[in-house]
Amino acid sequence: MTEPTTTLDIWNPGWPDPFRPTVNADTDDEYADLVEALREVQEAVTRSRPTPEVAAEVATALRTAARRLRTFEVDEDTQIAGKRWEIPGKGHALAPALHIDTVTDTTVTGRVTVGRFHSGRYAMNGGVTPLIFDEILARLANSAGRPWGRTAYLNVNYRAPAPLHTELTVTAELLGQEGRKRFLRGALHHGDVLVADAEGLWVELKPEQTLNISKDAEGSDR
Ligand SMILES: CCCCCCCCCCCCCCCC(=O)SCCNC(=O)CCNC(=O)[C@H](O)C(C)(C)COP(=O)(O)OP(=O)(O)OC[C@H]1O[C@@H](n2cnc3c(N)ncnc32)[C@H](O)[C@@H]1OP(=O)(O)O
Repeated sequence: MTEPTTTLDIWNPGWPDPFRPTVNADTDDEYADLVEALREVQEAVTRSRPTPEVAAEVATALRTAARRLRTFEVDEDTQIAGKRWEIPGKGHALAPALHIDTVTDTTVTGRVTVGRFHSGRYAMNGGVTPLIFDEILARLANSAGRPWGRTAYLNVNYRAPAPLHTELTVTAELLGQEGRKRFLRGALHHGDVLVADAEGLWVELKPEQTLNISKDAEGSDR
C-alpha cells in the first residue's frame, strides 16, 4: 500500500549554524562513543577474514545490537546521526570523521584520516573523496547565517593517491556568491602534496521550496 506523501519544510532560517553548534562537545558523550564503536566495527570487519563460526557469532551479536536500537527508532528530523555538528563526522559513520580546526565566514580547515574501511586498494576509495568535500563544503555553504542551500554540482579532481592511516588536511573556501548561487572550492593535501581538489555550486532554496518525501521511500525491509 502506498503511504501518503508528506511535505517537510526544509527552509528554516532559524536552524543552527553547522559550525557554531549550540550543544557543547562532551568527552563522556555516550552517543559519540556509540558512533566511534560503530566505526571500529566497520574497520574491524573490513580488515578481518574470520572463520565461518566467528562470522556467524559476530553477525548474531550485531543483529542483537540492531534490534536493541530499533526500539528507540525515531523519524529523520529527530534522529541524532548527521546532526551532532560538534563531533567529528556529525555523528554519522558513513563518511570519515572530519575534525574541524578553523572556521571563518568564508573558510574552513580540518583534518581527516581514513582506514581500510574507506580503502580503494591501498589508497582512499574514489567515492570517499567527494563525501569529504561535500561534508566540509556543504557545511561552509550553509554557515554564517546563509540560508539553506543544496549541492547543485560537485566536481572532483584526483591529483594523487590519498594514503591510508595518514592525516590529510582539508581546506574549503567560499569563492563568491551570485544571487542564490554560492561557489565553493576545496582541497585535500597530504603534507605539501595536493591529493584532490574540488569545486562546487550550492543553490539557495527558495522559501517556498520544500522537500517532498514519500514515507514509502524510507523503506521497511528489515
Ligand atoms: C535540526 C536540523 C539542523 C539543520 C541544520 C542546517 C544547517 C545546514 C547544514 C548543511 C549540511 C548539509 C547540506 C547538505 C546539502 C546536500 O548535500 S543536498 C544533496 C545533494 N543535492 C541535491 O539533492 C540537490 C538536488 N537538486 C535540487 O534540489 C535543485 O536542482 C537545486 C540545486 C535546489 C536548484 O534548483 P532550483 O532552485 O530550481 O534552481 P534554478 O532556479 O533552476 O537555478 C538557480 C541558478 O542555479 C543554476 N544551477 C542550478 N543547478 C545547476 C547545476 N547543476 N549546474 C550549474 N548551474 C546550476 C541555474 O543555472 C540558475 O542560475 P542563474 O540562471 O540564476 O544564473
